[in-house]
Amino acid sequence: MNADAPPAAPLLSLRDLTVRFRLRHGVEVAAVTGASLDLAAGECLALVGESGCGKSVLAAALLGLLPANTEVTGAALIGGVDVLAADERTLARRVRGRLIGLVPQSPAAHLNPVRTVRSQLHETVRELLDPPRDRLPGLVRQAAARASFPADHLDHHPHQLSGGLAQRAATALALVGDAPLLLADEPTTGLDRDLVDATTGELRRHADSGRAVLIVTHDLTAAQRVADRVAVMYAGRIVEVAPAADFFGTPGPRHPYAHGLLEALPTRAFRPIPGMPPELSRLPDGCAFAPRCPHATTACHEQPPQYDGLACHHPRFPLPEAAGA
Ligand SMILES: Nc1ncnc2c1ncn2[C@@H]1O[C@H](COP(=O)(O)OP(=O)(O)OP(=O)(O)O)[C@@H](O)[C@H]1O
Ligand code: NI
Repeated sequence: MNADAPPAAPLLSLRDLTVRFRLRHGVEVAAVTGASLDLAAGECLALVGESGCGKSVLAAALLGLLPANTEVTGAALIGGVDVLAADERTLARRVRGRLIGLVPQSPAAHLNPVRTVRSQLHETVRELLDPPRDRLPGLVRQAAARASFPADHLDHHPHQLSGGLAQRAATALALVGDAPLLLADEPTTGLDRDLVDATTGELRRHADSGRAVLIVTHDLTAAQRVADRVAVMYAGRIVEVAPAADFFGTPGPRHPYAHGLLEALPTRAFRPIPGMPPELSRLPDGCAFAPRCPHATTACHEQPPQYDGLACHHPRFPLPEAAGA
């Protein structure tokens, strides 16, 4: 079924998500700070940024999968439920798999090591779809096929699968509930080109059928192929949100960090951004990118305001007309 006209109200509305890990000796890790995003039905948004910038933590927060020493504030509305405020029972019964499907970053860690793929799919199909008994085997085969998981490997255990097959098994499990929001955390990491194409194709189809897909990745090439919009994260903050066509094409990114990320690609200037991201337990007061930014001024000693999908004191150019908000 195709939903050509996405509803006006966003499918996911994330407001001011802040995540703090409290460690021993008073150390606090500022993993995510003030992240806001809207995601419409039919839309695929890629959340990109260097390793450790908070992408997976943002995704895990939506599913209530963070450890107990974590402080999470903000709101994330999906299907009328604020998933950040939901208790464990609500998360288990209404959110995970039903409102939000997850393709995890490390499928091997999420699959049950002592059970075959068939038995795990069987359980998930029964739990989420509750079909008549005689339809179960067919639905399990169908679920596997949707993620290009080969039927002749259904009776294998996770340790007998290659990384790529484990990824497809995890994707198959994530797709079963046809959740309105699918989170895919590094779904293309470690896959060869054909599988990258198959996986991004499946995610795109999922969005095109009227659902929303949030893909977390540092693979900008995969992001370009699949995403309608791009959100760039740096040191726990979303610093730019832009339509993918503007971002990867003309006029390009507006934030100097986002520009640097693209310029670092082998297919572009192949020039890495000098320096390292800051430690999230010792963030500066002002713009966290300033120490690496060629355009930084004294204004950058303060946090830049969030405006027009951008957080920067000196964007590379003003917002192009008619760019999506
Ligand atoms: N349970 C935890 N306790 C303390 N710190 C954590 C915990 N989980 C994640 N972090 C820290 O939070 C920060 C963000 O981690 P996250 O996994 O979200 O990064 P990422 O952007 O997904 O990176 P990658 O691309 O490598 O997956 C990192 O500094 C990480 O060390
Ligand atoms: Ni991650």
